[in-house]
Amino acid sequence: MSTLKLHPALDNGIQPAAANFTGGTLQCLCATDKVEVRIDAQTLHNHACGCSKCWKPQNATFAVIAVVPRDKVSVTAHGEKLAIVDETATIQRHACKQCHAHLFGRIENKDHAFYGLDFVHTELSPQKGWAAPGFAAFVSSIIETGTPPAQMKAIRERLRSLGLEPYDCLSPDLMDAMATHVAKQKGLLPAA
Ligand SMILES: N[C@@H](CCC(=O)N[C@@H](CSCO)C(=O)NCC(=O)O)C(=O)O
Ligand SMILES: [Zn+2]
Ligand SMILES: [Zn+2]
Repeated sequence: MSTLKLHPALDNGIQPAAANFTGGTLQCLCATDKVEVRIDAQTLHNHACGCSKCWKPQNATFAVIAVVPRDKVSVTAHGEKLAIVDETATIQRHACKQCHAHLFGRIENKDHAFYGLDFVHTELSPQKGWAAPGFAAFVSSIIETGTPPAQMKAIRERLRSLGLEPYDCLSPDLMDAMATHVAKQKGLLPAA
């Protein structure tokens, strides 16, 4: 077993999704008065993310983050504790002001390829059966938060050994989807 610590949901063995899983709740890390968010769907595109903006549990190198249609996301308790981390970011991350966990990230730009999808961390859920991470994004970005560049080879190898292909942006499928969206906006591809 590698001693490299990436994220508990990766280091402790990736849990498979449950068939016919239809969602659950997310809870912030506060001991009392937890912010609670209900998600009425299975998540999509779950991935490890090495970027500096995604929320990570303490001592984790990567975040684990997935998307879900925004109309399936609702704040069900203590929404008064939520605040947007950075109003200017593409993804507006709604975090608990007390424990700093991110409950959901929302894209408000209607022209963005991923408008309509919210970003969520299903490790904040007591339920089991959420979609498993399938790739690792923004891997080189972990250097920006202090990972020594000399560790990158071992980290990429570790990710591959877990079945998570490492990419330095999003996966090819998602990058293609974003580029296709831009080409449609420019009229270079049919809109429908
Ligand atoms: N090197 C930068 C990269 C930040 C970045 O572009 N992050 C991506 C992925 S987040 C989930 O996969 C992104 O889309 N960000 C938009 C946003 O955060 O609003 C860094 O590490 O900061
Ligand atoms: Zn909290
Ligand atoms: Zn990220």
